[in-house]
Amino acid sequence: MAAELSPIDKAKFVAAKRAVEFVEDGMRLGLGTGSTAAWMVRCVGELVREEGYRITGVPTSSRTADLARQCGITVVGLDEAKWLDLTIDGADEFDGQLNLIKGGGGALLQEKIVATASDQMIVIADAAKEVSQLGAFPLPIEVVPFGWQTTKALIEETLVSLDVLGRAATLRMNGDAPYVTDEGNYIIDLHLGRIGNARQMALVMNQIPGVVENGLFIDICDIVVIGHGDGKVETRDINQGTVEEDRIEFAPTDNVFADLGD
Ligand SMILES: O=C[C@H](O)[C@H](O)[C@H](O)COP(=O)(O)O
Repeated sequence: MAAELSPIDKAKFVAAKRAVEFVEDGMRLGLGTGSTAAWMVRCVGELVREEGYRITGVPTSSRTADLARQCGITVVGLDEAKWLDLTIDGADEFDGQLNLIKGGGGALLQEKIVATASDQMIVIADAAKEVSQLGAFPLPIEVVPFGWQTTKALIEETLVSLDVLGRAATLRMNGDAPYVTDEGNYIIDLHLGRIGNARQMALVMNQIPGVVENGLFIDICDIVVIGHGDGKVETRDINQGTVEEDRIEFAPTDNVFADLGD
């Protein structure tokens, strides 16, 4: 049993544990991607195995699909589920308006489609992900492989026309080869430092031929659950501000580690 977790993993776990309290029996649930979302998938798996919840999960990546099956969750595609009650996902950054940068793990395209097809999106994050202005984390732009260098040049020209401070755009690599997303695309990371007008940036990037999607999630997230390494959790609701602040004692006996083995 993986009883000893680092403070950062405890933070991710308590955020996931609290967010899963929003999950109800019978829900169609969007399952996010990343190390924080993996804790959520494990917690949902525990509800399915221990409480008999009937959950239909729509994963946002092949990695999450594998983990969800391992945890005993029924997995279907979005077109089969059609519309989702709730999506729970991680983020690379969130700001005071609960706008996000996502895609550090390369899953932004499916994540945005799934979150947008949900009645509600809850983001789970450790406290270090909170920023006053988005952009310190490189902004991922998913592009089709065809003509990617031309697309990259167009992106760079667009950044100049927007008068954005930092302008470095780099192709994400996987060793010596370009990183390839689940949809067979490449990712160009924009090292901007800060994004003055995230809404404008999101709209403008998606106008460039060759760009499939960008990692800015504007007006999509409803609630952020923030976990801390000491077990404190805060719930921020876009309509109500901070609605809850308390502590979850990390319980190593919780039966959430099905996929981790002993
Ligand atoms: O593509 C990956 C996703 O957007 C992740 O949710 C995001 O990168 C956060 O991942 P983590 O929870 O591992 O920090």
